[in-house]
Amino acid sequence: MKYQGMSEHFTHDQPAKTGVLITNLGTPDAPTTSALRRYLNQFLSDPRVIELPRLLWWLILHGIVLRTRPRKSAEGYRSVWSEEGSPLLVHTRNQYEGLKDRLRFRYGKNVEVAYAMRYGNPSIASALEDLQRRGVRQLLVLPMYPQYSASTTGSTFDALAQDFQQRRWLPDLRFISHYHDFEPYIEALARKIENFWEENGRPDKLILSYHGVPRRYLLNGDPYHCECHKTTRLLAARLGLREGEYKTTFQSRFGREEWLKPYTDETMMSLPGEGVKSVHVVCPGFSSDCLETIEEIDEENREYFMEAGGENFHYIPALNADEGHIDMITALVEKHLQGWTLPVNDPDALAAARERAEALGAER
Ligand SMILES: C=CC1=C(C)c2cc3[nH]c(cc4nc(cc5[nH]c(cc1n2)c(C)c5CCC(=O)O)C(CCC(=O)O)=C4C)c(C)c3C=C
Ligand SMILES: [Fe+2]
Ligand SMILES: [Fe+2]
Repeated sequence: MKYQGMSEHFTHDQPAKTGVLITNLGTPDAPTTSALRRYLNQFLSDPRVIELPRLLWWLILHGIVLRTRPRKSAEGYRSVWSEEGSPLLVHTRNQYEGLKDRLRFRYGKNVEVAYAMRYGNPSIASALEDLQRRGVRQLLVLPMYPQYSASTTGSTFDALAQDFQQRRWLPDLRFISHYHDFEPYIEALARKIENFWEENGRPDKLILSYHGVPRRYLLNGDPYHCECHKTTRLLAARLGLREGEYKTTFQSRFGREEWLKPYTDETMMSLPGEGVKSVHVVCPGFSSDCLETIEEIDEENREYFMEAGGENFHYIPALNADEGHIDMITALVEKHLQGWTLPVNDPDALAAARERAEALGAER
C-alpha cells in the first residue's frame, strides 16, 4: 500500500533506519558580490539573527546593508577560499565523511549520515529529503555549535520545523541543543592546545575568542554568554591555567549596538601596553575554521596585536576534521543514539575481518 504524497518515500519492505544530520551555519556559493548578496539576504533576514522590528530592519537591510556589505565580504571570502571551496564547507564535509565511516563500522547500514547548512547549500531541506529517501524514520540532528544561542542553534531548529510543516509523515526526532560542557569536547580542545604548545611553546596569555551576539540577547535570556564562560572555565581547569594566564573575549561584531564584551579586537590592541607581548588565540565556539577565524583572527587581529607592540601571535586552529574531533563527535552522537539503534558492527567489515583471521590461521 502506498501513502498519499509519500509514494516515492515509502514501501512496506523498506527497513526503518536512523539518520544523523550534522549542520553548520553556511557560507556563500562563491566568493563573489552577487553570491554574497544572496547569502547575506537569506542569513540576515532570519528574525532569530536580527531581533529588530521587521519593517525597520527590512529598510536597513535592503537600503544599506545589502548595497555595501556583499562587496566587502566577498573580498574577505576570496582571501580564505581554496580550490575545494569555502573552508567552512570543506571542513564540514570532511567531518561528515569521518563520522560516516565511524558509524558505518559500528552500526552497519542501520544508520545514514548527512550534512547541511542553515543558510546556502547543501540546504537543510535537501538533506532531509535525501535522508527520507534513504528510509530514515528516526532522526538525530547535531548543529555543530558547542554553545547554544537562539541566533544559531535555535534558528537551525526553525529550519527543521519549517521543512517538517511541508511533510505529512514526520520522523522520531532528537536535537542536540549544545555540548559546551561535554567532557570529550573539553578534552579534544585541551589536547589540541597542548599539542600546539609542545611545538610552539607557551604564550604569556591564552585568549579564548568566541563569536559575539548583541548584549540585548543575553539580557533577554539567551544562555550563550554563560555557556561560553563555562567552556572557558572547564578548559582552563583541564589545562591547569591560573587566573591571568587566559581571557575570554568576543569577536565578529555586526551593527551599531553593544555586543558581548570584552571585544577581541580591543583586547588585542590593549594587551601589549599591559605588558603581554605573546598571545595564542583559540576559538572554541567554532567547530570549523571559517572566515571569522582565518581572516578575522589570524589576519586582522594578528595585525592589531603586532601594531600595538605585540611580539608573538599564534592562532590555534579549530578542531576541524582532526581525528580527535571525529572521536568527540562520534561519542556525542552515540550518547544520543541510545535506545534507538544497537551497535552491530558492519557485517561486511566483520566478514572481511573473519576471512583475514581464517587466512592467517591456515598459514600457521
Ligand atoms: C559560532 C557561533 C556563531 C554565532 C553565535 C553567530 C552569531 C551572529 N553572526 C552574525 C553575523 C554574521 N556572521 C557571519 C559569519 C559567521 N558566523 C558564524 C558563527 C556564529 N555566528 C560563522 C561560523 C560564520 C562564518 C561563515 C563562513 O562562511 O565562513 C557573517 C558573514 C560574514 C560577513 O559578512 O562578515 C555575518 C554577517 C550575527 C548578526 C549574529 C548574532 C546575532
Ligand atoms: Fe556570525
Ligand atoms: Fe567577521
